[in-house]
Amino acid sequence: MASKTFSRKEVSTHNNVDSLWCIIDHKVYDLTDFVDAHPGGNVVLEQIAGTDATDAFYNLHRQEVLAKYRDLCIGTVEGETPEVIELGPTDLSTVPYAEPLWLRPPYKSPYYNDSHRRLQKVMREFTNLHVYPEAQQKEQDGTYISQELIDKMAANGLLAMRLGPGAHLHGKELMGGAVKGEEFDYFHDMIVAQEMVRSKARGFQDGNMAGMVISLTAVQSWLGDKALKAKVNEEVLSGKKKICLAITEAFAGSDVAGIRTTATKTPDGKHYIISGTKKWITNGMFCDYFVTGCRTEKGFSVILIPRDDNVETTKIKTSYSPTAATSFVQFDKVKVPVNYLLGEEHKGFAVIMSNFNHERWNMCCAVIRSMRTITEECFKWANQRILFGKRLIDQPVIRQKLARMISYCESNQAYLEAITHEMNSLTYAEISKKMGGPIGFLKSFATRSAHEIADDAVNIFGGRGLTQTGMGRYVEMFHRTYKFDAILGGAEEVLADLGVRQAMKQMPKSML
Ligand code: HEM
Repeated sequence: MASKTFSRKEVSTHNNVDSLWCIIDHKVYDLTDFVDAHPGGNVVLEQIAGTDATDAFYNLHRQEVLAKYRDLCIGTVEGETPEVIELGPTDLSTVPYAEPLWLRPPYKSPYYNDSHRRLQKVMREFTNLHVYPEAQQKEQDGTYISQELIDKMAANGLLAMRLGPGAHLHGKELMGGAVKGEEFDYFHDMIVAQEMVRSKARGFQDGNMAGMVISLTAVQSWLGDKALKAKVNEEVLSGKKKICLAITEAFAGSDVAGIRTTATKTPDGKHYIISGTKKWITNGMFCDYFVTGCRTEKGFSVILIPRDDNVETTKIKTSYSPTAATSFVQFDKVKVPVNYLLGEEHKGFAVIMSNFNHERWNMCCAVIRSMRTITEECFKWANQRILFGKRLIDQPVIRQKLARMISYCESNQAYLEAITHEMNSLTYAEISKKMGGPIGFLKSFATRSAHEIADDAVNIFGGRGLTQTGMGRYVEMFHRTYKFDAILGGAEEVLADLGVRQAMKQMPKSML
């Protein structure tokens, strides 16, 4: 920041288009050359020329605008100190309830130890410095994630961490030694997901290797050919190749049993010939491997398909940004060796069902954290927006909305932590068997809560909640995209029903 100081009297003399200064938060800005480039127009700036425009500015802009245009700042008002808190890359938010309880002093939580806290700090920094800027840019231009960011994540073990705890992490120092591979548990996994989602771009959140998160787990658990498994793992976790999950079809979404992609064995039994189509395949546009659900002679099987000339991917336009690389995939007689089969032939449901748990749980981590970001946005806005002569937060109806939003955030996070604790105590096989129902309930409850929060948030922000730039842009983004969490990985009602059906199986046979 410029170190010069000016008196308020001197600033007041720069009050016309030839020399247009103003004060924002005790800092002096020279807007003379900026007036014609100002997205809000020249007139409003001419109206505040030479004055203290702090209230007017914060009524209409995000703090990050000042960070972006910091070169316009020429000094401070003499004898005065800026009051606005500018957060550093590892800092926690100072807004009440903007961070989960375990990060808010003086509260304690039995679930987290020092390694979780170390990881949270480095993940916050990594997201702020590397993920957020790229996410915001890609969300705008719609291009795919850069190889540079993928390489950075690979070098820090971040791609591997996103698959959850397991042998693939053993012997590794993760995020520059913040956590050891052996000690990585589902709470570390949650921290990674919840910090990365702070890049506040739902399309990019999926564009950032979500396909890998939900498909490489299946390769690790179910690919029988050890050499092939090691090769695919190495290629993907080093960022050289990309992989995605290809289950849903135009013919069948959550109803996996209805899929029509076929895999027929060649007469010599050495290959499958795979034909069919897949729809809504996240990351499909840029992927080299597809973990694909197929109908085989006596049932359903999952096969890893490497991209070749018989695999065709085309873009699908969705309500989030094209950076997610959502695709329609066609397999036209693709020939794949039989050792690319995951799990047992005709028993692919076990592969898909066990894999779903981590995917759905991961989505819960993300959407629950995003709900908190939106609540933070609303708290900040309600606190600084002046209407009818008072702050929005001085209206009881707004406080009622905030109370509901905060309660949804806190209850969902507590529910998530309880389930995560159970996952930490169970084996992978036990999680597959016992946690499908509870995770289904959590996801359906979380996305219903997201629905309520999105609705209240837009009402609090008014027109800005419908605008893709400016103060309400995260609210607009969340309201436009929270449904992805309600649909992807199993629709809300299907998951709620799964939870009840699993519970029904445990009901005693006798009348009670
Ligand atoms: C350093 C000084 C300023 C900078 C760098 C700046 C920059 C911007 C930018 C980037 C936008 C686009 C929306 C956004 O991203 O938030 C904007 C919009 C706007 N600005 Fe400024 N601005 C400044 C000062 C002011 C002041 C002092 C006023 C009012 C008196 C003002 C009034 C507006 C208005 C009315 C809009 C349109 C807001 C909307 O659509 O909700 N700006 N400004």
